[in-house]
Formats: sequence, structure tokens, C-alpha cells
Amino acid sequence: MQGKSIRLGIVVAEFNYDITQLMLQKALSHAKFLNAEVKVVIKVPGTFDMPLAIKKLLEKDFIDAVVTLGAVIKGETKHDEIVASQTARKIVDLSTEFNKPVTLGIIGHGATHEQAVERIEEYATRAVEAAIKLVQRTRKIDELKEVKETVIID
Ligand SMILES: Nc1c(NC[C@H](O)[C@H](O)[C@H](O)CO)[nH]c(=O)[nH]c1=O
Ligand SMILES: CC(=O)[C@@H](O)COP(=O)(O)O
Repeated sequence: MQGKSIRLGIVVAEFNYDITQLMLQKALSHAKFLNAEVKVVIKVPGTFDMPLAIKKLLEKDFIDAVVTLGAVIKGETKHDEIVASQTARKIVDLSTEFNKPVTLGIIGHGATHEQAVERIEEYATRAVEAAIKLVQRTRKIDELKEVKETVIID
């Protein structure tokens, strides 16, 4: 799978930056491996602060998809649930509002620091790969004309 001519934006949380900076490195290298272009990387204070940055990127014609990277780690209260669940909900809403993929590279909620560290590469590369696949496949939907036989898009 190649991400030729696919232009990505990345929104990365600074919160738990010991983890998210490594996620960013993995995401950038995976995007390069898949021949996708990362046009913009914007750092936001935390995961909860992502939606506005995501929306601003989606408004750009030169962005085909947005990748989010964050780590929501369990504290003493259920605040992590609010941060993660509300952001995830908004990510879905923005993706469908702008007809562009916004993929979820956010670890948690309820994760321990150790669990988050174990998931750095998996979540970062998965979010990049999903963004590229979705751009490629939704483009094929856009190109569809009259369908006489079942079309498999993969
Ligand atoms: N606890 C975590 C946060 N909390 C901060 C919020 O995301 C946000 O920056 C703040 O509420 C100001 O709006 N963020 C994470 O990314 N990860 C956490 O574990
Ligand atoms: C997920 C967070 O924002 C975290 O820092 C909250 O910690 P706490 O639940 O102890 O307030």
C-alpha cells in the first residue's frame, strides 16, 4: 500500500510528551515509508484541545486527512474518561462534517503510563495507515459511476 499524493496533517498532544513525542516520530517515519506527505504538524496542550486544531487543518485544501496522536493516562478521578471520550466523539463528528478522514491515535482512557509506553508504535502507525487507506478508498468511491456488479474497494 502506497500513500502517493496523500497529504496529512498531524495533531499531537504535548501532555505526556515523553510518550507523544515518540508517537510523533513513529508516525512521521511510517508516513514516509508509505510515501505520504506530512504537510503540517501542530502541537496542542492536551488531547482535549485537539478538535479546534483538527477543524482548522480540515479546512485546508492541501490536507487530505488528519492523524491525531495522544496519550490519556488514568489519574485519581474519572477526568481521563471525559478527555478521551469527548475528544473521540468530536473526532468522528469533524471527519464526517468535512468528508475527510480523522484517525484516532490516542491511547487510553484508563491507561497506565506503562501501558501507554507499550502502545506507542502500534497506535501511531495504525493511525497513519488508517488515514492513508481511508483517503485512497474514499477517493475510489468518489470516482464510482454506474455500478452494475459488486465493487470491492480495498
Ligand atoms: N490528563 C490528560 C490530559 N489532560 C489535559 C487536557 O487534554 C487539556 O489539555 C486540558 O484539560 C486543558 O484544556 N490530556 C492528555 O492528552 N492526556 C492526559 O492524560
Ligand atoms: C486525564 C487527566 O487530565 C489527568 O491528569 C487527571 O488527573 P486526576 O484524575 O488525578 O485529576
